[in-house]
Amino acid sequence: MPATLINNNSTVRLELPKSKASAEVRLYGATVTSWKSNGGQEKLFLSSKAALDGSSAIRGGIPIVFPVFGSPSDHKDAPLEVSRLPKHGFARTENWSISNRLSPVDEEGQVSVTLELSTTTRPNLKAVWDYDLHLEYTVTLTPSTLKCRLTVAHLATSPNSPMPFQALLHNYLAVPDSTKAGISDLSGSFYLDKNAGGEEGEELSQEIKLQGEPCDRVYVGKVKDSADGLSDGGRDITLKYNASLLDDPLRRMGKGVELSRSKELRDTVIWNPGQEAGDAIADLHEGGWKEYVCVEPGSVAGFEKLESGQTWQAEQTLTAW
Ligand SMILES: O=P(O)(O)OC[C@H]1O[C@@H](O)[C@H](O)[C@@H](O)[C@@H]1O
Repeated sequence: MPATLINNNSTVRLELPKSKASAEVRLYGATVTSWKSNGGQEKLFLSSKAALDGSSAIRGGIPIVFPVFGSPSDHKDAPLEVSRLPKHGFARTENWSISNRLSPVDEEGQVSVTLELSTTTRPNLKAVWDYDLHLEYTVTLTPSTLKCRLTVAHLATSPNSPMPFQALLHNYLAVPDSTKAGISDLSGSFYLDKNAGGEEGEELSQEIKLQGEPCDRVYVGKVKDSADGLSDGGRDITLKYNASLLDDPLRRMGKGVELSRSKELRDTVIWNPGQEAGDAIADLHEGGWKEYVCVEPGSVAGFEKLESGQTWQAEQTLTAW
């Protein structure tokens, strides 16, 4: 059976035995904690100190950030109700349920699982977020891709409308050495530098190289290449490993990962804490900061507003190469 429950029923494992591709999705936070592509290479970073017992958000994999990105106080334009939310919202720290029957590989050679989370049955969530909300998250595995689709349904019964929200897929992409990885192509995009108090900048380089420096930037999905100087972003992004590392047999990870997304995920956060801040993160193992780059597509510049009775859907596809 290519979709099974493991780890005491806390995790759904998707498997394509012929291609050795697999993925693991924890019900806690609907966090994907492992994705092995064609040939069995692990493409996601997971800290060896990550809490996997449901006591805090998982340090690694793909946590879901919803309904607020960062701390509510980060946003000058945040609606009042957002102020009651924890950092990065509640989706990553709630137990989700499986909403479909676990199924075999379909005719297209892919296998998937859908998880769901509703505020209507959770008084703890309604206390901080007084909207009738139903989230669905579908993770689909093919031999060389992982697709993640988030659906936000603001139910017609909701006591308040519209519902403001932000959403982001917090990909911790594994790299042989973050100081030598390159991220392309965000050139022409404007960014807000969180490490410089939100200072604005424009990306001039075709390939961003972190080179060991801390990076915490929100690339706003507006680029300067349209007739009026601005247009929607959401371009495909490639994370390339450094070619000189590829021959190391212990680090045979492929050449990189390509990320494409639906237009709803128009912004991109690039985050790596660097050594000093990395070593200060309690649930990150020593030197862990060098093993990943977070490339996070989302809608985090401003707030979406969803009327009751309406649905919002966004998707990313990660492709291994
Ligand atoms: O430690 P957390 O809550 O998982 O957040 C990790 C990082 O997540 C990134 O998305 C933010 O831009 C960073 O500012 C933040 O430090």
